[in-house]
Amino acid sequence: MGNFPTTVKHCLSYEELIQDYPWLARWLQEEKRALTHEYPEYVKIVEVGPRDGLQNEKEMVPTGVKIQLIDMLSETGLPVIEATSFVSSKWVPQMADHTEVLQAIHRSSHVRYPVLTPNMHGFQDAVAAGATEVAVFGSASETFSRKNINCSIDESILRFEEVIYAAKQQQIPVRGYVSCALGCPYEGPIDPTKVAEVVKRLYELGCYEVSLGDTIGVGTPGSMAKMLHSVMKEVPSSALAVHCHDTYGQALTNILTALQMGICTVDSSVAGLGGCPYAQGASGNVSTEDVLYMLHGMGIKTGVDLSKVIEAGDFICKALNRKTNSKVAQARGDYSKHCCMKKIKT
Ligand SMILES: CC(C)(COP(=O)([O-])OP(=O)([O-])OC[C@H]1O[C@@H](n2cnc3c(N)ncnc32)[C@H](O)[C@@H]1OP(=O)([O-])[O-])[C@@H](O)C(=O)NCCC(=O)NCCSC(=O)C[C@@](C)(O)CC(=O)[O-]
Repeated sequence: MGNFPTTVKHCLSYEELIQDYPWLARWLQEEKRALTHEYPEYVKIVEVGPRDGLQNEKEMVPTGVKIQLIDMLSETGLPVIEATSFVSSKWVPQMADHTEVLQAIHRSSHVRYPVLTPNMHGFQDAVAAGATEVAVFGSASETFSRKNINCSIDESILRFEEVIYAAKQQQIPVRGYVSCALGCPYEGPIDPTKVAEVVKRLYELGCYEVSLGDTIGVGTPGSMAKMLHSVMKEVPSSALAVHCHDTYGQALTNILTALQMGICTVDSSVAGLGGCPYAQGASGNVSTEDVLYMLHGMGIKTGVDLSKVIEAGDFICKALNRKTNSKVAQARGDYSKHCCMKKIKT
């Protein structure tokens, strides 16, 4: 309560303060959680590998490989798998097969399959292809907004308003993203109040959840905490997610910080695939395998089978002729090789 003048603190009872400042109760709850390091019992994992993970691949990934990857991930217990994006194929050629992918996957009744839709054009195509959940994606950086979706932040909000309105009419849930929440490849550090402002606008328009993107993976626990403090004054933690790229190796520790502050939804990508085509130098997302290993080790439930995610990671890495970025998958691979060697020796 350091920001309250002593006279105010002495004049008002706790109950009166809570009544006059409803956000204060939430803030105090979150502060208490952060100080006592209470972690959530359950964390929802949003798997973004098939979209964020693959969108930056230079060589076209065969549509059948994308479909098989999603089908394998659907068997792991993941509650949400972002399947593809309905963006311009001139901008992101890798996602041009969005309709084929969405129509061919075997949808599990336990899994939701959101797709990215930057505007009405994308939304209409997505609905025609059978999308039942969509995501709009904005930015806290003006320059990144222009580079990524070719419009200013204000213009993007107008486009999203249209999409969200149309989605509401058809009872289609809309997720939101705010990129550059911890830094921009063009503008550098971004003021947390700017992030909070864009998140609030998306939430008020009707996004049920807003994911905070550390697009270029420059955040640290310090900047994550500062940004979340600012955002959580405007939007409840239950409606927020974190989306961390691991460029500087800070993703897991940033996620831990977010969990301590009450965030219960984490985006991640199988095998740590990924990168944004309009954020040079951004490496992959934090790997789903590493997030699961950390959460399960802390006794936090996810409902996801780590071994099956490792299998899906192995499949996509073989298809891309690439080594996994997941430390856990690498360690498991080394461990089983080591065991095989021992078996051969004995
Ligand atoms: C938003 C646009 C389309 C604007 O692109 P634009 O060129 O400004 O669009 P326009 O409205 O001027 O239209 C130009 C042409 O594109 C067509 N068009 C218009 N809309 C669509 C559409 N939806 N799908 C297919 N085609 C479309 C439209 O019909 C027209 O076709 P033409 O008449 O020339 O033949 C473009 O900038 C774009 O597609 N950008 C997407 C960029 C992208 O996908 N970036 C990666 C995802 S964001 C990300 O990775 C970050 C995130 C989410 O993971 C979180 C984080 O890490 O921070």
